[in-house]
Amino acid sequence: MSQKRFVGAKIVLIGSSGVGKTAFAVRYITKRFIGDYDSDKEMLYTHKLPTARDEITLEILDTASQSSKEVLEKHIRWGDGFIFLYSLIEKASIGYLNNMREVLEKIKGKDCPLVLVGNKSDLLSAREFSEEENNELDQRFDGAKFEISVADGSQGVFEVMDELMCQIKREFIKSINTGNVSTSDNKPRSKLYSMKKAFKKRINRSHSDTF
Ligand SMILES: Nc1nc2c(ncn2[C@@H]2O[C@H](COP(=O)(O)OP(=O)(O)OP(=O)(O)O)[C@@H](O)[C@H]2O)c(=O)[nH]1
Repeated sequence: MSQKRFVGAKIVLIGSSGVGKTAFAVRYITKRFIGDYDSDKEMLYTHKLPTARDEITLEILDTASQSSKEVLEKHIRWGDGFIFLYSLIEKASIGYLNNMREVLEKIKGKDCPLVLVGNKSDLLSAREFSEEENNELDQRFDGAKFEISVADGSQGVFEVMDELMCQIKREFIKSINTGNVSTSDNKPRSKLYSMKKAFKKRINRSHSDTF
């Protein structure tokens, strides 16, 4: 029997310009907050995460909000899990995510690993969301939701990533049970597995030839 192992995940950061996507990725990987980054540039980061047995590889895609719909859809198809980032001090940034949520659901379905993150909580005095609006947001995004400050420290960023990784692993286990593995399962199949598969195909073909 071929052994299926969780070897990594592809994570996509989505949000409008200036919400802190690059700051989030850089904080997670380096534990640092640098402050100013090249604006609206798409970047792919690779990060090795040690586990009890060995390590897993995370690929983190920092998308550019100016990308075309086709490019963003391609990124969504590529990803295993998604971080939807908005700024707590910019209402318009949640509107962008409402649109992206629809696209995500259309492509990946309702149960896709997703965490909603409100960033820049250190600027609370400039907060744009009322309590009522926050409740509305809770109802619209009924999954995991965090409010963090990437600038203030690494803790929030790690909590978000832990939550997302749990969801991705849950999906991976589900897909193993249903025989539909896709989550970065790039391990080569065993020879025996390939032979079994080819053999099965042959039987099916000769079976359909008969009728
Ligand atoms: N005060 C504060 N500023 C932050 C925080 N996170 C990011 N910023 C700042 O917000 C600005 C935009 O951050 P980026 O990480 O470049 O945002 P982005 O979403 O990657 O933006 P684009 O590349 O234009 O898509 C930068 O000046 C960051 O220093 C935060 O938690 N608090």
